[in-house]
Amino acid sequence: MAGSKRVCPSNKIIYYPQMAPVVITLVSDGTRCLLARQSSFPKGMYSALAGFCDIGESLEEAVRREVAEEVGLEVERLQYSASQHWPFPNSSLMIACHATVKPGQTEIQVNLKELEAAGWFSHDEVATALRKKSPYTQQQDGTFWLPPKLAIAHQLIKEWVEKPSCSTLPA
Ligand SMILES: NC(=O)c1ccc[n+]([C@@H]2O[C@H](COP(=O)([O-])OP(=O)(O)OC[C@H]3O[C@@H](n4cnc5c(N)ncnc54)[C@H](O)[C@@H]3O)[C@@H](O)[C@H]2O)c1
Repeated sequence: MAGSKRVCPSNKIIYYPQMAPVVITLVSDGTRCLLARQSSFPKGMYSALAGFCDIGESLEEAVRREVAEEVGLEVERLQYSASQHWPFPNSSLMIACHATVKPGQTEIQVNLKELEAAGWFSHDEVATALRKKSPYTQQQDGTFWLPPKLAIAHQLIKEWVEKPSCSTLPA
């Protein structure tokens, strides 16, 4: 709803809804993509890397910092994909990007303070996982699966599978 606000009846101060920008990045090494999981995720679910933007940062800086902090990789190129408002629990504006790393610079150092695990997944592995039915309706047996369709993470991963250009971004 455009122009949302609440006015305090006693002192007339206007309160506008708050929103925090979050970058969500799917990193590719040219043939594979990098997916990670936090210990709080449902069993077996892997997703793209996400993190809140810091004050004073551009989106590009936030992407490079988050990727470096979470998996120790240096982003070479990045490209905006799409955005989504994600209301719970923090009222986030999710800004989704594709990113690439330099060929040969693919060794992951998982930051265990932020992630439980991270790894490179092949095109076939990811395409197969996208075709699976939502595990929310099935028993979670711990096999690899992806966020549901409504999440921008799913759309970002699907775009990578469908568009080879997402793995080799222009300079
Ligand atoms: N729609 C999607 O596809 C999708 C995918 C991944 C994450 N998300 C959402 O994006 C958000 C961020 O993801 P994450 O994995 O970094 O989350 P997270 O919940 O793991 O947050 C990490 C930490 O960031 C810090 N932080 C910094 N600024 C904050 C702020 N403004 N509000 C709250 N915490 C803040 C907190 O210390 C928090 O513990 C979460 O709300 C998550 O639900 C949405």
